[in-house]
Amino acid sequence: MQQLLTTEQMRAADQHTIRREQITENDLIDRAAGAFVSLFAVEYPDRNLAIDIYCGPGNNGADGLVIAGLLQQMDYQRLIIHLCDFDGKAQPAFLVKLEWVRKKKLTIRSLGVVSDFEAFPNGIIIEALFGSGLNKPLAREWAELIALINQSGAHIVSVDIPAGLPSEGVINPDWPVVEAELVISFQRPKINFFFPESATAINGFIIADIELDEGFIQQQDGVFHLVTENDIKQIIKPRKRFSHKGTYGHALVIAGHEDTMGAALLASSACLYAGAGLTTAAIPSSGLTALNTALPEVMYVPSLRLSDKASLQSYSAIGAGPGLGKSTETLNKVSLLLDAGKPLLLDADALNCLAQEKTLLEQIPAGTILTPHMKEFDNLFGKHESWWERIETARDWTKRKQFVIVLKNQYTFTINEQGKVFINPTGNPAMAQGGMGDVLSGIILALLAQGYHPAQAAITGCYIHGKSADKLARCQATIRASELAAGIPQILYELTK
Ligand SMILES: NC(=O)C1=CN([C@@H]2O[C@H](COP(=O)(O)OP(=O)(O)OC[C@H]3O[C@@H](n4cnc5c(N)ncnc54)[C@H](O)[C@@H]3O)[C@@H](O)[C@H]2O)[C@H](O)CC1
Repeated sequence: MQQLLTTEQMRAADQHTIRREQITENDLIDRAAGAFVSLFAVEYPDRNLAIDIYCGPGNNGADGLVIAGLLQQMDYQRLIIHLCDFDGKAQPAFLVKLEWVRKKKLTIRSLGVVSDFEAFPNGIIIEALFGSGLNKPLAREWAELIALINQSGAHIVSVDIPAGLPSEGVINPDWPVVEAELVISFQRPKINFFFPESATAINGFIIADIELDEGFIQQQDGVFHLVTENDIKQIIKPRKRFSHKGTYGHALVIAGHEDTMGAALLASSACLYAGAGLTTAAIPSSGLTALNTALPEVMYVPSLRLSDKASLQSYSAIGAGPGLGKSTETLNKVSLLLDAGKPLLLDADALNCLAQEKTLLEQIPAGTILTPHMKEFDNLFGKHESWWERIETARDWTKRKQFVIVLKNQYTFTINEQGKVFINPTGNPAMAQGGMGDVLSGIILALLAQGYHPAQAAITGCYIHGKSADKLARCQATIRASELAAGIPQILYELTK
């Protein structure tokens, strides 16, 4: 997993690198600017582009000054530096770099008042006003400058982080923030890049390696981790040579209602494709023909037969919720499952029923996986004004009750029993269609049935789900949930070969 760092941890990584390599802060700024321009030149190769570089008073502004000097060395012809310091707070590193850049034949303007703002509409603005050092909401002049930058029509490229966006913590949508087409960020994406409220500020980001000590970074006791393909390859076990259906567990899918049978079929099919040795579906009998036709490999059990703990004992793992309906019957079934003593996944209507009977939340056994989307989460655990607060609540619950929450979103967050947050990097907007959640439940259930640890099943399931969609999105604009499910075996093959 890639550790994501808070601003404080990133500063510690800077200091550690400075000590270890016996360099100065100014050297690190040069290195950061060099890494920035290497990526910038790939994205914007035209040397005749008009480039306005807006520099603030801190190290982010110092980066901007060195970036300007380096772009000049790379033959970018039309560069203008704008110095912005409404509060007279220029920092030492900024002053050192200003002295350096003044020796070059570059146009440098001081932006005394916001009305002096200028930029070429089709040019580029490199925004280096504030980076990770932002420590309070921006005052009026800064807000006005940011509004002008946003309205300029230029392509905005932010250095490290768009000015106004905090690196971590609550993002207030009312705060002024630069709306960057691209952010070139140093060493690691900032934690808030993965929160939906950053969508206004960030259209896309890439990471510039500034060679901070990776060993030190990975040793930090962080909460947020970005999942990588390598992590998943280490979790997934290839199928064994001498194995049979009994080796890979028996999954029970409790899902579907008269008019939402598709949810049950999607969850069951994903469970099959993700490799459960046996899959049984407990669905209303009206769905039996559809089940036998669409998924002949899946067995059927009448829901009524699952009436006590003993009736659940032959299953390795149980998943409940997709399309079940919010009835008393569902609530009773969920109560029974909480006491079944089996690896358990609760989704959709199983969660909606828990939300109606909140006392049951306390009875959720350790190791259970809950897979809510934002609305289901808030129904369960209370309304939240921001995603940051939502994650805090999820961490409190998982630590206290030892369950796992998969909070579904563009970047799905899996929160484990220790309150650690694992951010899934796969997936794309082509997936924004009904049925995707049912498929995700089916994949995670299959992994649970095969004996994976709950948090690992959740993290791996999310990765496979998004990866299958990413593969389809290479040549199609929208994806059906059933197509995504059918693509799972190939993803599993690629991840285990
Ligand atoms: N390891 C790395 O990531 C490296 C990052 N670098 C760059 O350094 C900045 C962070 O620099 P820092 O000086 O700490 O902060 P800023 O430049 O963002 O701003 C500090 C400056 O601004 C004042 N300030 C803060 N908030 C406000 C506010 N709301 N209104 C007005 N003024 C404010 C504060 O008092 C300071 O004076 C990081 O983002 C990277 O770009 C290094 O170059 C290399 C290593």
